[in-house]
Amino acid sequence: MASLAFSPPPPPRTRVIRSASSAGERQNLFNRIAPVYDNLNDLLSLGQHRVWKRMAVSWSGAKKGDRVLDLCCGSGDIAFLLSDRVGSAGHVTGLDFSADQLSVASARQGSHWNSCHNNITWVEGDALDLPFLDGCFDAVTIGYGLRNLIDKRNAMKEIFRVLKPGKRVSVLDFNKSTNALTMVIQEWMIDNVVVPVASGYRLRDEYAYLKRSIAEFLTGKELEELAKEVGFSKAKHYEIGGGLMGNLVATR
Ligand SMILES: C/C(=C\Cc1cc(O)c2ccccc2c1O)CCC[C@H](C)CCC[C@H](C)CCCC(C)C
Ligand SMILES: C[S@@+](CC[C@H](N)C(=O)[O-])C[C@H]1O[C@@H](n2cnc3c(N)ncnc32)[C@H](O)[C@@H]1O
Repeated sequence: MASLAFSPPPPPRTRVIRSASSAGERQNLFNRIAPVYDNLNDLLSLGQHRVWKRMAVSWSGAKKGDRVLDLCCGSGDIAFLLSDRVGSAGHVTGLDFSADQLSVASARQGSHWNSCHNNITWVEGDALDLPFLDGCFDAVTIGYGLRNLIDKRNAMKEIFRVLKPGKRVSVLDFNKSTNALTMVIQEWMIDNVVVPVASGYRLRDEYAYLKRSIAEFLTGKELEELAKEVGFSKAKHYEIGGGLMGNLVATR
């Protein structure tokens, strides 16, 4: 007589794909890449990211004595540029939700010897729920941050809330181009340069996420529309870095 014993089928073979689709997964991703983030940015952009960050700071309109906010500050590049710009009479707040990125920023602050980088405070917090009063900043910057936020509209509303009337936000990020050639070049660089280089650091999935995040991002026109919808009086998006990058400048 045939045995009635039932053996369940083996579980399907699964591959863990770190999709980074939730805020917690993204937080883990940025913690993982923190030790190599600065070096990889220099290597992958051939140092150009420093030029784009200077442009973003210049567009923010920050000046001596201002109180300014660098959102999604990561390891602090933009906050350090703002610090030089606002001087010792001003103050910079750098906010990020990755403790490991903030540790790198804080260590770099300690190692800067020739300027007033002691006018920076690092805050571990969520860009979607800012721990600041209404209208308390003279300028806000956010570099390579907005694209990584789950709720971009809410982020723009929060930025609008904490800015003083008449002041600006400068949003630097990858450009989601509508130009077919630029799109091809951007995707080619990520597939054939960025991801292979990052794979050498065992960060393949972390950098492969970049391509998807750009596809899910907003075009320059859409960013301008979003800024106007949440209340900004003026909004203009500039393509930079040969169209690979973009910078939205919006005035409250
Ligand atoms: C600035 C760069 C990356 C920032 C960055 C942003 C993110 O959201 C991430 C998310 C997850 C992991 C990592 C990151 C992350 O590193 C580097 C950008 C490199 C560009 C892809 C390529 C730059 C091309 C050229 C060498 C520049 C040529 C410019 C010329 C003026 C045409
Ligand atoms: C690509 S890095 C950019 C870092 C830095 N601004 C720069 O330009 O080099 C994106 C940063 O956004 C931070 N971030 C992402 N989502 C966030 C959120 N909801 N709140 C605060 N920080 C966030 C990440 O931890 C990460 O440090």
